[in-house]
Amino acid sequence: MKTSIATVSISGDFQEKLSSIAAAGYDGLEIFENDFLAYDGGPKEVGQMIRDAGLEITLFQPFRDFEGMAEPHRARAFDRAERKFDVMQELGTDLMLICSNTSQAALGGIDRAADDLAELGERAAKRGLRVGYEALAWGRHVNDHRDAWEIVRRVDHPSVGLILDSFHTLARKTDVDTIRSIPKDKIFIVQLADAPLIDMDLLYWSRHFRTMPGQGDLDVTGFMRAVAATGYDGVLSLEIFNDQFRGGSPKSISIDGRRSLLNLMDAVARSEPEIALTPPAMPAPISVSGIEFVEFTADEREAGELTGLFRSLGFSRAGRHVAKDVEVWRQGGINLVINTEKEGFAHSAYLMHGTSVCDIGLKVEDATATVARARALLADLFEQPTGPGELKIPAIRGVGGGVMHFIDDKTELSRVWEIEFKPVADDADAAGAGLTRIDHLAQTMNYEEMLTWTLFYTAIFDTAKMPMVDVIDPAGVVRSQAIESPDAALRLTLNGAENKRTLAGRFVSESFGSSVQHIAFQTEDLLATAGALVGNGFTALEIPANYYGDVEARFGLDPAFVATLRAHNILYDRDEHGEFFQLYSRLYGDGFFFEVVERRGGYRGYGAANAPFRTAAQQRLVRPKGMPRE
Ligand SMILES: O=C(O)c1ccc(O)c(O)c1
Ligand SMILES: [Mg+2]
Repeated sequence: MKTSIATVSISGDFQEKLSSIAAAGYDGLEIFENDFLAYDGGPKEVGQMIRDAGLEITLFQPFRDFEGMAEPHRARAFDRAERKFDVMQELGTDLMLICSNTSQAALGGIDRAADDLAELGERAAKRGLRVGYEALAWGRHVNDHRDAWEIVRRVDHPSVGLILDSFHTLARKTDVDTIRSIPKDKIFIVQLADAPLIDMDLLYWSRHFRTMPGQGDLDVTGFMRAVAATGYDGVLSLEIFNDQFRGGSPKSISIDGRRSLLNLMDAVARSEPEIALTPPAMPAPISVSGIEFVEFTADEREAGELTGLFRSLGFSRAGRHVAKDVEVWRQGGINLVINTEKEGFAHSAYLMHGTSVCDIGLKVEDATATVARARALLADLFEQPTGPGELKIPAIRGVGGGVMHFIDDKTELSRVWEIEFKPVADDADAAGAGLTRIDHLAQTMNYEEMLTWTLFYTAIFDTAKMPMVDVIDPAGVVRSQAIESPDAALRLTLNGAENKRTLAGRFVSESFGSSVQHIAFQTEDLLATAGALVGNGFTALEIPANYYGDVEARFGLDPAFVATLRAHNILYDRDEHGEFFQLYSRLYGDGFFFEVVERRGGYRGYGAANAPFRTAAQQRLVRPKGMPRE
């Protein structure tokens, strides 16, 4: 399986694009002509640079407004093409993309277009070159791959083929199964892109909002299954026009792209087994059965504050590590680990980010297989020397530099708490507050990094994205993307901050990087839990009276019931499945907090309707009344 990416997909100058594409392990790149024109090196030099980087030039593109022109435009178009053929020969590449004509001057007619392409094919063949014809979704006369294919079929020339681009086909909702009957040898290259579903002009959507496959909402897998069913075994090339990527990190966007192709082809090979393309073998998407632990790094003083907060939430100290300054605090099925070691990964995370979550432990069926899939999808392995009495727990690096460990029931990993920790007697029989499990982890990052995280989680684990929601913070918008496993055993919310003044943005900037900003615990009875928390000295985030007036009116709730919610600062929501109750802690450190939720009757969401009021209440804590904004 050969992978490629268009230079337009990556930020930076030509050299930066080239080195990040090579480092991410692609076989080749498409030269997007403007990237070449903007570079101050001749075509021979550029061709050599690309080959020296170990890459091939899979395509030279785009050549515009070619077919269906009346004279004198027609002759001009051929002259232009010959000039580009010269450049291609110097670059050392043989395939040019002709995108369907968008000019008002273009004349329609399948045979007219076929005649033009036949003549171009003849001219290309004389130089050992080939041309591929692509239907742009907004082409003047040709805007559907079926018409482009009909033209190429009529041309019937070995140097003229079809170029398929998932965006153009899927954006117009063209039936992808029409691809299955195209002879594979007539498909010269396949371009892949996804996009979020937004109702807008096709050209604008395509030029600004494309994403890597799997990061958007289009059925790129269905498209690619149809392509694979033809027996196509040529190059798969990403062509991503995206405003964010143009300003993003060349390295991480390049890796995201390769990860998306590997993940896409893994899914295609599983659902369409009779294919000629052979993606690397890897275990199937990993199903997660729960969050086994969340680990905090802290120094001793802050650890004391943090465990005070744990205690007020009804947690008790359940064990101390046999060899390290590490404790586990437990309630129900929740394990919170606190690490105050003076060396190792947790300590470097502390030096970098301060008190923060540095490690997440997931319960999976097979920890070794989990790491194997993650590695196949370009995640970095995490290893550090194991001390006496410690298990070697399989682990990887997450996107933000944090670590993820994997625990399974297959090996003695399932006994990690017994093996690595000695029980602590001091408060083993504390009553607790009814917290049963982790409902979700909320990770906060800069908005530009969000798609990287989304792809990371959805590619490795058997999870799906929920619709994105905007959370209005008094200082800006925070975009929130939930990712869930099919049975909701794993729920993550990714929160992308667009500026530094939002609660989320300040957290990212003050903790020097993205991390878990809040942990939501579940209880079966939030009113009972709230009562127990008060007894433990827990202080809930204060919610204004105005909110309760609205909730009462909006849902038609009983005033006495609303008064009880208000007395405990409990927020309320409802969906078609059931009801949702939420309570928040005050802020800790750089803006970290806890949430306690009760899902009644199968409520599916996260209380998005309440998020602006919760955020405003939290902002009041950090920005006392009358204080000017920074
Ligand atoms: O937006 C464009 O013009 C454009 C150009 C070349 C392509 O391959 C494409 O898919 C879009
Ligand atoms: Mg294209």
